[in-house]
Amino acid sequence: MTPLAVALGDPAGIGPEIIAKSWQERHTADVPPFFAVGDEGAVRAVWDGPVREISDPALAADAFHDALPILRVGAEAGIRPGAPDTDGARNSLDALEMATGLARSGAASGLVTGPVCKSQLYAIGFTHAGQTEFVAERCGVSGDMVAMMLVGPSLRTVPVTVHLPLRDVADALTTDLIVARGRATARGLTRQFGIAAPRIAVCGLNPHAGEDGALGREEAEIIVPAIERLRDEGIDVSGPYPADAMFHARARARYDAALCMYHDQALVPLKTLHFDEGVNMTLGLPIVRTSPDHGTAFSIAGQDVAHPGAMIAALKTAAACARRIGTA
Ligand SMILES: NC(=O)C1=CN([C@@H]2O[C@H](COP(=O)(O)OP(=O)(O)OC[C@H]3O[C@@H](n4cnc5c(N)ncnc54)[C@H](O)[C@@H]3O)[C@@H](O)[C@H]2O)C=CC1
Ligand SMILES: NCC(=O)COP(=O)(O)O
Repeated sequence: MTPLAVALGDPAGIGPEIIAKSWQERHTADVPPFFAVGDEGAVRAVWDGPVREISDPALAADAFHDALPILRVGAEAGIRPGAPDTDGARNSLDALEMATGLARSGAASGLVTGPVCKSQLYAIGFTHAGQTEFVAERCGVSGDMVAMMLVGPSLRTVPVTVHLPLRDVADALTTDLIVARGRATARGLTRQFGIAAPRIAVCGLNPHAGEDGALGREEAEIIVPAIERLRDEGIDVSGPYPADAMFHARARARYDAALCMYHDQALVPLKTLHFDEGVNMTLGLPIVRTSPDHGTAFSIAGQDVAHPGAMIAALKTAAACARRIGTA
């Protein structure tokens, strides 16, 4: 298959290490071919395995057999694992831009992104909430039309609102936004996962899904109308359910994805069940984009203790989806 492009993420985080470890496990974990995009120095600072700089993505497939191929983007002097700075944030953004372009052009079969530091990106003027919205814009898709899906072996969740303060969540929830995320979720489950008639279960926002209005009106006024509209479009949607009873094993067996109202409602169950194999993927794009579910983990960077499982799962999920949608 055409290799995947993997943006290194923040050079001071654990991205370079887990990407190198994923290459190391390419045979034992059946990792698909990929090349890294970013600063070679960030990998060399934490790993003494073979690295090969490539000048063209077309050289990646051959190079992958005996070395970690890297398409160099920028060069940061004196990378210190665990010590992020704005130069590193710029480098992570340049690598993301390059890797996104390669996936869009077809030079890579899909995009996998290493973890970035959002506060450092905001400090250099990054105006998107995260990589999801940045990649969507580069693909010409509005941020509201894509969905962030967290994927693990026994659970998929989609947050309707994502990176905003909890106190702003209720105001940001609209019927239109829930419908847009629900549509992107249903289409993504069919297109990228091959589920012909996906079942979507919708969480309430409030305790006990509002207790008939006594504990909040968002269910009746915003969420139920969204469910009705999605049903009218022929999508198999149920709920709203009390979120506290949505994630035990019997409940999980009843749906293909849970549509959650805010970030932690979606990410806490996923990371609790599947931290070392959790994948964050963006649905609704013309390209495949995945990422490990975790962040930069600066406090352990450079110590050779970072677990590569979620990055390996992100690579394998991206390859499987690329085969399904025909970009492989
Ligand atoms: N996809 C992305 O680019 C993401 C980026 N972030 C960014 O990462 C930064 C740190 O965020 P946190 O909330 O602290 O989350 P984090 O995931 O970086 O760390 C949370 C805890 O998990 C541990 N951990 C994370 N990944 C690990 C791995 N592969 N192996 C072993 N232990 C691991 C860390 O050491 C820490 O104890 C923030 O700037 C945030 O914006 C956070 C989540 C996703
Ligand atoms: N908590 C998930 C996360 O931060 C991932 O965001 P993104 O950068 O992939 O949009």
